[in-house]
Amino acid sequence: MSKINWETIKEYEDITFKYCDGVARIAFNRPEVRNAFRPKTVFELLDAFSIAEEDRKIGVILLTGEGPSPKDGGWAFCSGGDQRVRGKFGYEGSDKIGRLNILEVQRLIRFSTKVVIAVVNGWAVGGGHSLHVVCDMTIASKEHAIFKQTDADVASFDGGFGSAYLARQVGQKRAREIFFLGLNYSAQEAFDMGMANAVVPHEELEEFSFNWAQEILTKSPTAIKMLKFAFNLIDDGLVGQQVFAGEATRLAYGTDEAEEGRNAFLEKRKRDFDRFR
Ligand SMILES: CC(C)(COP(=O)(O)OP(=O)(O)OC[C@H]1O[C@@H](n2cnc3c(N)ncnc32)[C@H](O)[C@@H]1OP(=O)(O)O)[C@@H](O)C(=O)NCCC(=O)NCCSC(=O)CCC(=O)c1ccccc1C(=O)O
Repeated sequence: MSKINWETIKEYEDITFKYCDGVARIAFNRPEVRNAFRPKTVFELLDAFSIAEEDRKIGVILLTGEGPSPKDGGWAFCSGGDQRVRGKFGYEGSDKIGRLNILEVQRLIRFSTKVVIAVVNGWAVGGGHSLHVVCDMTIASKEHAIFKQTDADVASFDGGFGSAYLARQVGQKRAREIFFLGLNYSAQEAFDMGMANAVVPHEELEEFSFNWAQEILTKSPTAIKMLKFAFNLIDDGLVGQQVFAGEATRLAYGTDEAEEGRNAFLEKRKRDFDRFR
């Protein structure tokens, strides 16, 4: 039972979204299907991540799964796309449109100015495995976390972030093994391979993750953000450069030099950058 005083930010059907002391907690809330996501789940995640991104009180986001399952007591972080609603063109909601919109969530996590930590409290499988890979860090339950990449079992393939960043984390050979064999890996094995940052007794998982978040919150938010985007840059190509450069531009806007440029335009006078040389 969590000792953290979480307060609900917004009510949803498929996820929970809570806040405490600078930390947002976003959790899949479909434990009866091991927290598989359907388009509705993903729309709710997109909304919650967007709110968390704009909320200046929030510096760290924990992504996790509610549980255990009321059916059998099983724990899950996320078991990927809900195979029951998979159609020929993606995952279908009541509108019958086929979507792969979890990829938008991956991008929100990757390009978030906040640190996003996967708190893996059970199965992290398929698209759920990809989500933990995309998060900045992963903290795993010693007893219940199991990492497994089943994409190829169900004729799906995350040929984007979920495989490329995984290979960066564990190396090419291990990443291929994880995808090609679809084996189960314990929290300790994930830690040893370099795809988990810490292995924590299940009872302490949330408090431990919250405490890491609190430590991060003591650091300079600008430094953390620029470090995140610097870590991303080399793997993200021109998009990585765009994100990093956007934040650099934002920093430059805070200088007297930038104000001179803006003010000269607004005051319809000749700009004078001489004192900045
Ligand atoms: C997760 C399991 C290994 C757990 O096994 P176990 O503990 O034995 O529990 P079960 O009895 O199997 O499951 C309990 C209950 O949950 C249902 N369930 C579990 N997972 C799903 C699911 N993904 N979809 C629907 N239902 C699920 C299960 O049927 C049981 O229901 P009952 O009614 O009680 O029988 C195991 O459950 C398992 O292997 N699950 C499937 C994992 C899987 O293959 N996931 C999909 C991978 S593909 C994917 O996620 C694509 C995602 C995506 O959108 C994407 C698109 C394009 C590019 C990349 C991606 C991306 O990967 O992100």
